[in-house]
Amino acid sequence: MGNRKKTAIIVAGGSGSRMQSAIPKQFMDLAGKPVLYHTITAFTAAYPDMEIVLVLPEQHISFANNLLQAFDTIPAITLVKGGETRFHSVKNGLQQVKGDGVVFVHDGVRPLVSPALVRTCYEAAFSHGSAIPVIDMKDSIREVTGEENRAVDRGRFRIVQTPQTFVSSLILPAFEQPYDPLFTDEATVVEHYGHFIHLVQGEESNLKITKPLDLVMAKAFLDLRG
Ligand SMILES: Nc1ccn([C@@H]2O[C@H](COP(=O)(O)OP(=O)(O)OP(=O)(O)O)[C@@H](O)[C@H]2O)c(=O)n1
Ligand SMILES: C[C@](O)(CO)[C@H](O)COP(=O)(O)O
Repeated sequence: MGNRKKTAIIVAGGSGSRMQSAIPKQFMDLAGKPVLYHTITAFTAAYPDMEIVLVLPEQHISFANNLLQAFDTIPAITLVKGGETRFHSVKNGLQQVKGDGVVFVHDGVRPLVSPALVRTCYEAAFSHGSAIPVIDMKDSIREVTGEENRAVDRGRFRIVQTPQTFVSSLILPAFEQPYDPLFTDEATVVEHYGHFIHLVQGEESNLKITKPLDLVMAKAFLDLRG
């Protein structure tokens, strides 16, 4: 597989309102290290030449010092301030991407992503232009419309994860489009720009720390992994 320039944009510019914690969840302790330490380490472990762009809330840029102290060898990280929505945070991060290469956009609060999944996404994006990890649904689902609801076939749906990975020539122009509230991830932006989205198998363990129970589950997973 070719060796293109690789940039991981780790988006951690949110406030974590659903976590209801004193400090944003991306800086909280997970098995003795900040959540973001685990996330960044997965990317540098996947590829030592990975460039890291870390998007942080403007009012919490100072937390970066604590974060960097968690590393034995501090990786080269470019810090960027976050925007009003995830889309705007990603757009700020993309300004650091120069020239051709592969761009990963990953939620800072998905610290359990494996280096193997990062490599799978790189190789698939290299071949197909994009790579979006997805997993099957385990629960039954219903579509609710006002007072009505009906069962739908869960086999037709997938749960979408990150890292959402693209060749730079695809994601950079897509993010020049005006913001639309339906842009909940990068795949929606690139699809709206007119490109097919290539799916790859994600990981059950690649959970997004959104609510307090997610942090408990992430810790249990790391304890099991040892
Ligand atoms: N303006 C924003 C909003 C979100 N994010 C990032 O996007 C990822 C996924 O978002 P989410 O889990 O919703 O995080 P928050 O927006 O922080 O949480 P909440 O919605 O509960 O406030 C997180 O790593 C978050 O920091 C971001 O970089 N910039
Ligand atoms: C990008 C994402 O993690 C894919 O599942 C998700 O869309 C982020 O959603 P959030 O509401 O911003 O947490």
